[in-house]
Amino acid sequence: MSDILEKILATKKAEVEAGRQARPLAQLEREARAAPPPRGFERALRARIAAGHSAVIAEFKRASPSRGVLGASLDPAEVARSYERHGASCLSVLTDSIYFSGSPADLIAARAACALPVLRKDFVVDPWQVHEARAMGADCILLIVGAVDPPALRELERLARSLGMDVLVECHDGDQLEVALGLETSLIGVNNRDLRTFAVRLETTLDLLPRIPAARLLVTESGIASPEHVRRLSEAGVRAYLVGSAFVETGDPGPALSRLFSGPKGGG
Ligand SMILES: O=P(O)(O)OC[C@@H](O)[C@@H](O)c1c[nH]c2ccccc12
Repeated sequence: MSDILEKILATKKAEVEAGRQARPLAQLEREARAAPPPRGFERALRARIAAGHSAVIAEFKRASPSRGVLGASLDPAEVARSYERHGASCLSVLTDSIYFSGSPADLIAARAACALPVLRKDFVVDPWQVHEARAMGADCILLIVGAVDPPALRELERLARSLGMDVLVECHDGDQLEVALGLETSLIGVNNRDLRTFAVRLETTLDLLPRIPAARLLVTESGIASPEHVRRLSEAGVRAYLVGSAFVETGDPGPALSRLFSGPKGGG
């Protein structure tokens, strides 16, 4: 297969093998023990929603394979503080370097600059990366159903939770949603972007929403770019949003967050 997800996963597996040589598991475990304790990621989202607002996971993203360069020179600490001031509940930081121009250093800098819980946004395919996530201070990891088989997903989830992190499990269609619901985590991400074609459809979220039990929290991901998008999703009952491009491409991400979520159910 030659789609972009397959390509990213092949690169990622090679990267993990190299990482394992440079930083063996025992070393990562020591680093993880010395890392700052996890901040409750799900707790922050639920608290904001309980207060009657939408909860926004604001993403630090320099570039992407689908959109090219979005904000190469952005400073992660400044952006993190600005997102926090403008009402974000949590941060998401891309740590993949080859396809997204991100890095663990971006996550570390962003997290140190604010009090928000931080999602490590990467393609996690191996337990080594879960330890690595905690070692860099991550409070939550992303697991992508389309990237790993269900037994491996369960193993990665258990490990993340044993290290005190939350898990956002990402799906893109009904079959993947069934797999996601088979995990323990209540954070169900629905990616509106097809990682194989880059096509974005907000209907992905609207179609899957009725199939998500009330105890789970749907996080709509990708392609949310206008107050009209937020209004449509909010009217359908969506309360949690993961947004990157629409914020960073303005060059001033925090105020862009305020503008996107300024309605009655706004993030602030
Ligand atoms: O920049 P957008 O369209 O607002 O999307 C943010 C986020 O959903 C997107 O970055 C994303 C969702 N799932 C991913 C998996 C890997 C890398 C990136 C992603």
